[in-house]
Amino acid sequence: MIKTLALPSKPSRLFGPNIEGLKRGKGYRVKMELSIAQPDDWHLHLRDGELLQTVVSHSAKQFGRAIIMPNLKPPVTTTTAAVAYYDSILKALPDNTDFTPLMTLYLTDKTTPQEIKLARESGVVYAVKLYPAGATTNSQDGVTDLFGKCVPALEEMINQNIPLLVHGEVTDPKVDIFDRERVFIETVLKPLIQKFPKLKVVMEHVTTMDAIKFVESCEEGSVAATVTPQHLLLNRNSLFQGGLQPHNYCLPVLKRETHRQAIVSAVTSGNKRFFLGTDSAPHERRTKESSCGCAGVFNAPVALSIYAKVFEEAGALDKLEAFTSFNGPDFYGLPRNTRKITLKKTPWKVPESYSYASGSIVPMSAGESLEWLPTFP
Ligand SMILES: NC(=O)N[C@@H](CC(=O)O)C(=O)O
Ligand SMILES: [Zn+2]
Ligand SMILES: [Zn+2]
Repeated sequence: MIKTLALPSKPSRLFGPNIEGLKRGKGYRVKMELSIAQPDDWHLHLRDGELLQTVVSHSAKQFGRAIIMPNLKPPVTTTTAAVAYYDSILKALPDNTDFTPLMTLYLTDKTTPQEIKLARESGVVYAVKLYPAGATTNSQDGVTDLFGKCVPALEEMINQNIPLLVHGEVTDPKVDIFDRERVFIETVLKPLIQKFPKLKVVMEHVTTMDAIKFVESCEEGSVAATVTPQHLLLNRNSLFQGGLQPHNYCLPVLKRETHRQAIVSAVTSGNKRFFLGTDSAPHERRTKESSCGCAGVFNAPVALSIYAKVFEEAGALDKLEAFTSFNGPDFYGLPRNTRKITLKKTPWKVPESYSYASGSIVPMSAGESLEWLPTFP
């Protein structure tokens, strides 16, 4: 719901003459507020140890639930490991936070149908993640034989109605890095869906018009996609603007402007196949600002402000809530959140970095001014 409060133009004591977030209209100053059902994050990296402790509150205070990625070192390949990780996330939460981590298993060539059954029985595992081996951060132990060794696990996922979440890029070094998503769709995803039409699939962090077209062509409720703030806001120029920009480097890598526009059109059209997945992926500053920098953008503190900005610029604020708060739970067959949050059109400055005992992390849009500040009842 968009609330536009029309206030008398005369400066009042209550709001003051230069109150942030007021727009001056014809004799009125207009304050914009957006009240939406609490969003969930359907693709999140929380890491472990000190990093988990540092980042978890940023997500936990804004989102009701989040799908937690399993690409730890070592990866979360068993239900036992997923339950232990779930417990450590709950322990790291600040007091009085109502946040539910939805755990995932890291698919390998060795994942057994029995492990999939255990995952379902655990009540804490909601999905299985496919990383093609070598495609992205901590994917070394990922899948090398999807259509062979993984078949029994995939069949059991269909039986148990557990979705497969996909990092959709081929790893063949001969394929240009900007084409890896498109080639993955042709050579892996299309055959996968043909072979297993009953498998629920989420194509994570889509970055190309090819991915948009593909997801739109699939059956609603069967194939969906998550979309990150960076792939909605930035194109590949942002990697090189005034010099190399390591904090905008993630995988799949940012694409050209025409792809960004296709993603914006898709999510702002109200299509239920697309939903919020930040892919917030913190890396210690030194490992990003390095001669061989890690892939991943830490966007948890700014994600909601950026999604709202993109929808506002597309004239589609009325479609924001479905994207942030309805389409995800509807796809996963989970109830929508009943709590509300408010986004206020108030300028706020993104911190330059977040420090912890042994390092710091630089967020997306560090040092910039954003609007649509999330506030909580
Ligand atoms: N997106 C990224 O660039 N990095 C993610 C992994 C992933 O989601 O592919 C990470 O874990 O750092
Ligand atoms: Zn990925
Ligand atoms: Zn990710």
